[in-house]
Parts: sequence; C-alpha cells; structure tokens
Amino acid sequence: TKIRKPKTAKPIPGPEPWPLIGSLHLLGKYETPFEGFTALSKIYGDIFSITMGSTPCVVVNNFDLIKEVLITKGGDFGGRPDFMRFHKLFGGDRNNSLALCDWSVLQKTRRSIARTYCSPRFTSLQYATVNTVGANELDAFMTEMQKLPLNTPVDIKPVVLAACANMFLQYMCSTSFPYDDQQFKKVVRDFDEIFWEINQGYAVDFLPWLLPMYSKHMSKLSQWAADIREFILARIVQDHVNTLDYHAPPRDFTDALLIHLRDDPNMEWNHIIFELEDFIGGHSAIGNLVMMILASVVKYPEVAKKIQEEVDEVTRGQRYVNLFDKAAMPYTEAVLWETLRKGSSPIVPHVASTDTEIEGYPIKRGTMIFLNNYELNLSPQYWDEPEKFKPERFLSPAGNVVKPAHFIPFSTGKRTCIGQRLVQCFSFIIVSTLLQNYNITPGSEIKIKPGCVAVPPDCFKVILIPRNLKSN
Ligand code: HEM
Repeated sequence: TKIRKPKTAKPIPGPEPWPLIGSLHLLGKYETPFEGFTALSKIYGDIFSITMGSTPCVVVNNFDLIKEVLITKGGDFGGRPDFMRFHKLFGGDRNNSLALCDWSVLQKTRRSIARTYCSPRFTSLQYATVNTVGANELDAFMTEMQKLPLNTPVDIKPVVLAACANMFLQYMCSTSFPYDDQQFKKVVRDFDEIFWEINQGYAVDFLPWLLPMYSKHMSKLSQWAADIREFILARIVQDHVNTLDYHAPPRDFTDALLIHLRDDPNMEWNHIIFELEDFIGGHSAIGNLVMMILASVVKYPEVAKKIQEEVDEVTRGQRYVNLFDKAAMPYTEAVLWETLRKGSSPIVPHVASTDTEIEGYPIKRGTMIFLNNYELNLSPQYWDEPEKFKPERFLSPAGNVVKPAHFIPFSTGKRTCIGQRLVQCFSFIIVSTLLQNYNITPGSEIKIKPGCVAVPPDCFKVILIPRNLKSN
C-alpha cells in the first residue's frame, strides 16, 4: 500500500486560539462567519487554520483549494461535523441522515437510489413526471393564491411552502394534501422551522459545555422532527406498504426505498422514515428560495418585468408555464442563479476522514473543513460588480445561460447536492406563474441575511396586484 507523505510539514498559518473558545471571538462581529473567514484570509492567506471551541478547523478560500478538497481528494474529506443539533434532528444519530452522515457503504447505496428519483435528467421519464406533478400542483396553488386578499400586505410563504411540499409529496410519495389540512400545515411549518434552524450557526456547535443553556432549544428541534416522522409514517408510508406490489416497477421513491428494505440486510425500517424526512424536507429549501427570489423581484421591478416578458411570450397568456418552457426563458433561469450567488448559502462543512493534506499542508483526521463559497460568490476577484443584483451576468451575448466554473452553489464532488435539479424545476415554475398572474410589491420591510438562502419562518409580506389580462 502507498503511504501518503505530505510534501511539507509546515503548519498552516492562522490565529492563535484562546483557551476554551478557540478563535470564535474573531467571528462574532460579522453577520455571517463566512464574512469573517474572508476577512481572516486577507491576513493569513487562502488556506488558514482556526480553532473553533476546541475543534481544529481549516478554511479554504479559493476555487483551486476548494476543488482539491471536494474533487481531487473528495475521498479523504467525506465526513460531516458532529454537531449536537444534527443528532437531535435525526433521532439522536446524525448518521440516519443522508446529508449529515459520514461517508459509508450504506450512504453510497442510499445516495444512488436517491439520485435516480431526486435528480431527474432532462430527457428521462422522471423529468416528465416532475413536469406533470408541477403542472397539477400549479392549478391547486393558484386556486389557493386566489383566496388571498389583493392590494394589501399578505404572507404568501405558507402557501408557497405548501405547494412545494405537495410537489415533493406527489413526486416522491404519490400523494398530496389539501392546503387546509391542519396536520399537513403543521408539518410544513415544522419543516420550515427546522430549515431556518439548520441554516444558523450556533456557538454551541463548537462549545458543547454551553448545551445546558440550549436544552429547551434542542428539545424543540427533536420534537419538530419526531412530529414530522409520525406524520410521514401514519399518513404516507402506511398506505404505501399496504398497496406495494413487489413485482411491479416502483411507483416512486417511497416504493424504491421499501423494495430496498426487503432486499438489503443493512437497511432498516427507520432508514426509510429518516430518508423521507431528509428528502421531503428539501421542499423547504425551494420554498425559501422562491421567497428569496421574490425579495429581489420586488426590490428590482425591472427584473420582474423581464420575467413577465418571457413568460408572456412563451405562454401567450393562454396557459401556465411548464418545465419544457425553461429553455426559452433564460432570463428567468438567470434570476435563480443570481439569487443563489447573492444569497450564497454555505456548503455544509466537510471533515477529514483520514490524515491527508491540502496544498502540501498536513491535515489531521477529524479536522473540519470550511469551504468559503461566500468568497467564490461575492469576491471582485471572480465577479464584475459582485455587490449588484445582475441576472444578465449569467447570460451570454447570444442570450444563453452560462455559469462560470467557480460558481458552485450546490457544491461539487461526491457529496454534491442531490436536490439541485428539483430546485431548478420547481422554483422556476412557481416564480414564473406568480409573476405571470401578479405584479408584486413589498408589503413590509424586507431584510435578507447575508450568506443564507433561508428567510425566517415568519418572513416579509408582499402586495399582490392582479395583472391586467390585456397585457398578457
Ligand atoms: C436552495 C436550494 C438548495 C441549495 C442551495 C442546496 C445546496 C446544497 C449544498 C451546498 C450541499 C452541500 C454539498 C457538500 O457538502 O459538498 C447540499 C447537500 C445536499 N442537498 Fe442540497 N441544496 C438545496 C436544495 C436541496 C433539495 C431540494 C434537496 C432534496 C431534494 C437537497 C438534498 C441534498 C442532500 C441529500 C445533500 C447531501 C448530500 C451528501 O451529503 O451526500 N438539497 N445541498
């Protein structure tokens, strides 16, 4: 066997840690820790070490280093952090979650099943199913939207989230729920609370001795997750078990998981519920992204106008958009990319699963790696006028969507986001349909946190003004 020998034993530069808190105090003054990482990279360089609490961490700040961690040495950096919050969300063990577990053979199998269903290719049968599901739900969604009062501030997030949840449930579980089903409404809210939580950084992640102060918070997380799993079991999976035909092709993701349970001795009943919790939960990410897109759309009316021009041209005001219209609506797609760039959601930290190296620097097993995509998304080194919201930057002179290689909002490599195609599909049809039918203006102050694609569960309101049909 080949013994890895680091090219150099020089230590990685970085701030000297304080006892107990390490260098956490250096990040406190920034709105997002990633802003702090960028500032520290100006002092210590594109790769630096930082101790968070007592956890040794390394931050990598340029595209070449990020590629080295995620792709070239992806196998060495397949682990995830051991945050207490992650355990609380998945029945006490984060390895129950596909997104938060360490890399393993079980994870590899689960990932490959999930990819078949949750990452549909443009020409696949699944893509056609996603399209049908989206079209069905758009009808229900717009019926619900029409119940909201016009020309006055309204909170549309719960309706948007319910639509996303139903799209996911139809696609992954062949079921959906009425928008006024109280249990469904509660579960959609619970998922959203969790999504907001998981997007926050907490000192307690690195300072376990703070846990007693967070005990109420942690039990809230466990409770939301437990309520969700109860709902999934009682109102979704039970029916599937009763109607599953093991000799027929799987109807959906849930069937595929149940068949896998029968065939793989490593798979346990719990894994199915946890995996559905993980994946159905993806709908909150999309609902929040839709709200982020709307935040920009209402701030920049010229952006809304251009989306409306595209949607009107494609549909001639006669129908809703569908996924096969996407190719003819590059500006609308560019708005999604620009929102993801500016929102700059952090990449979940990776952890070295073995002693290894980055750029010749030795890295010890267990070191946590932060990939500073905040820097990739917002630095003048990579973008022209990075502070401006300019969807055009993603369009070629011929009007096609182009994304620079260093733009990786869904990360890259073996742990890249599995839901990215569903994100593109469902956010596209929801935003287009809303703007096809309404002019939308702010209904309350809109505050967006940097380095975050989540908006709080109770977020900003908007004013819906029905569009003059003649302009359609
Ligand atoms: C705005 C929407 C979303 C963004 C910006 C996003 C971004 C990301 C990022 C940056 C990662 C980390 C990859 C890494 O660690 O290298 C990730 C992982 C993941 N995402 Fe997403 N995601 C979104 C929506 C979704 C949705 C809708 C689903 C489910 C259908 C999903 C499923 C996953 C899973 C399962 C992983 C973990 C993969 C693994 O660890 O092996 N994501 N996502």
